Amino acid sequence: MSIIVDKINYIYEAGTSFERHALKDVSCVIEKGEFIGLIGHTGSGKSTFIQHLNGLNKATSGHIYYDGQDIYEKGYNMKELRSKVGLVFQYPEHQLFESTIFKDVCFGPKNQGLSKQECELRAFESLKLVGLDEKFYYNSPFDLSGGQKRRVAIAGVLAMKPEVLILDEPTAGLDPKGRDEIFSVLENLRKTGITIILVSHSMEDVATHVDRIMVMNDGILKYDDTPKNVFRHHKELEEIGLAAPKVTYIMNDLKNAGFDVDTDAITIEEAKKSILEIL
Ligand SMILES: Nc1ncnc2c1ncn2[C@@H]1O[C@H](COP(=O)(O)OP(=O)(O)OP(=O)(O)O)[C@@H](O)[C@H]1O
Repeated sequence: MSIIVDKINYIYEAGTSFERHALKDVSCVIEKGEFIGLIGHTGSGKSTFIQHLNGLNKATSGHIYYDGQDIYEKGYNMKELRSKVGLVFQYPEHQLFESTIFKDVCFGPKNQGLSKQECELRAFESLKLVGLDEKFYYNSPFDLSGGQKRRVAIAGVLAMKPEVLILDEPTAGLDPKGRDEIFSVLENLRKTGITIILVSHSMEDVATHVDRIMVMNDGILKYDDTPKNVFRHHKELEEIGLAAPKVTYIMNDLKNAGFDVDTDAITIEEAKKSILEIL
């Protein structure tokens, strides 16, 4: 699996007084198994960008290649692309509607025309992947906690066996327990080799999990690098209303105060190790 995004632009309401240039010459390459955090403040273009990756939006100009094939070429199978690139929308629990959790997770594969047996097998596999206890499978999804509902919604997308899983703000509105549940699911999923793109407002949330951070600002892909390399730009990030993890600031303050600490530390563990080394 690979996705090549080549200089895409997207303009909402082109030619009207509401025209909005939401993506500006965005280019990147996404490879199998990557765990990417897509960060930016409200209105920076994150949702618009991810909706291009599974063909929900068509770029005004530029190209996207999935496994080397131009998805805008005449005759390209968009339906298949949508099953390969699974999208978990914001507040996905609003789309749970079946009477039981199990039926809800079966809905996607059923829609793909798979046999009842295959749908049920996939539902079991994906509910297992998101770590939901079997005792809940035949309960109503509405009896679950916020974190559990989100996990069911993620299982619903996983049941379609996507190669890429995109999650738009999957922890929004959850309490810390629910947030930890989601990150532990994502950590388990990454071991399966699936490519994960996590959209978030919060550097703190993604910093310790992802391998790569893409920062969007006003429709431009401003940074696309490892978390450490991105956080080296913490001053520029602040200028666009974002912040590096708190640890980055603490380590920089210590450095400025004359201590020889690792200013690239982005987890509490790395910071502790670096501080202990100088004591
Ligand atoms: N349907 C639409 N019609 C017109 N403009 C839109 C539409 N959807 C988004 N926009 C505009 O395009 C820009 C990018 O929006 P987008 O939703 O992609 O940003 P975002 O980073 O996902 O924001 P959020 O974090 O709030 O979801 C914004 O200026 C937004 O107002």
